[in-house]
Amino acid sequence: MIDGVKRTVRVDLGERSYDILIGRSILSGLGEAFKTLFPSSEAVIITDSNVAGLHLDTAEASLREVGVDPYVIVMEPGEKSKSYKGLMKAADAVLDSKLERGDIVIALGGGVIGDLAGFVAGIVRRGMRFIQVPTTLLSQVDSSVGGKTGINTSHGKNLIGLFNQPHLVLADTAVLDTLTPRDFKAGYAEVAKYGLINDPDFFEWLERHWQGIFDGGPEREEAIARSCQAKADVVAADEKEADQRALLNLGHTFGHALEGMAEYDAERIVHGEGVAIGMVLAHEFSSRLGLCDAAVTDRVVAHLQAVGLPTHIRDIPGQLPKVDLLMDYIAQDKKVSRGNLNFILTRGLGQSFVEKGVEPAAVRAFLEEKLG
Ligand SMILES: NC(=O)c1ccc[n+]([C@@H]2O[C@H](COP(=O)([O-])OP(=O)(O)OC[C@H]3O[C@@H](n4cnc5c(N)ncnc54)[C@H](O)[C@@H]3O)[C@@H](O)[C@H]2O)c1
Ligand SMILES: O=C(O)C(=O)C[C@@H](O)[C@H](O)[C@H](O)COP(=O)(O)O
Ligand SMILES: [Zn+2]
Repeated sequence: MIDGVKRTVRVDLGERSYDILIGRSILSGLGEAFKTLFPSSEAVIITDSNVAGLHLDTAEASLREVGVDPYVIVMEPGEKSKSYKGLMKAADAVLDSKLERGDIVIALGGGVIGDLAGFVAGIVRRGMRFIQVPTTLLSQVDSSVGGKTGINTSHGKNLIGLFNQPHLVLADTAVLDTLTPRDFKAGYAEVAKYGLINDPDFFEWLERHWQGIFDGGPEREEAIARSCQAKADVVAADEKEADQRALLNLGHTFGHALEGMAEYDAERIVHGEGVAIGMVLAHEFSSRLGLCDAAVTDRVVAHLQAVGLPTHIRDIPGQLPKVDLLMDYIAQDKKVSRGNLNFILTRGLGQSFVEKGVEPAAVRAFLEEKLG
């Protein structure tokens, strides 16, 4: 459809199917893609101030070339925008724009903007269509795909939201060159996650090729496309997390609790870092239950540390969290069923599975041992 697209991954969801377009410098093709899909619609772009300073001009210019003059909403960067307050600001601004239900919301940014804008699109005028234009590694390999949208509350991550699929994902891998090293690494945790879920060959490939991904070589597109394909397969099979989609939550029960206890303060932890530490904890917990060889955890830790990710709760700056507080967040996990946890555990490298009915007491004992 547009110049420079190297890979297309289809998310197969019947009438809600859509394409993920991946390629270097394809942001300038946004207008063409937009006009093809929505020939007579207007657009509102939701972005954050960091992304606006770097990539908004390209997106706007591309839309103007096809005769679309987008209304632009700029949010504060960071997790604090994924909140009731951020939702009010963004939703009111969409209404201020006077755009109609048939018009299109464009999420231009990382996972925070994608989750927020996707939610706003789902509820304003009872539902507008939206496009994801992910600009972080994390959002290109994970958050822009699959339709989970929403905001955080003081009770925990993503507790208010909707499943709402986008109509297109346009992932320009060149925009990742402007990410801070920390944000790039955080996104890489979700890439490694796909290997650890069910693809040991991919994990091994990452151990050999991660530097090329960071350097922007052809490995970057390959890793993004493989990650998107892995997620698309899971989502197509279980869109609303009735069962196996929960695998995509590997490391997140612990990771979300760590983000919550830090009150989403990016000085202490960002989502991908929570996932990295959480995946290590999930492996250690699996070993403690006699399911997984400790050597597997050592290999996971070695790789995450090689790329510069934190792997231990003690790596989070500030005071060590209290187990009670972590358990309060864990109790709010959306996978909880009748008070017990559905936990993603593993039997080995890339052998994760959904364990139903894990007793919170077992998790508490494990965390007390870790933090004691
Ligand atoms: N919906 C899902 O399936 C899903 C999946 C994974 C994560 N998430 C959510 O995604 C969020 C994390 O996403 P994230 O890591 O992208 O965080 P983010 O959106 O906060 O982006 C990280 C930082 O990078 C900046 N940034 C974005 N693009 C940039 C670019 N090209 N150049 C320079 N700076 C840029 C942002 O302004 C921000 O400061 C969390 O809220 C998490 O819960 C959702
Ligand atoms: O898409 C999914 O499903 C995931 O679990 C992907 C995760 O990486 C992502 O962080 C997601 O937002 C977590 O979902 P939640 O249901 O635990 O809030
Ligand atoms: Zn995640």
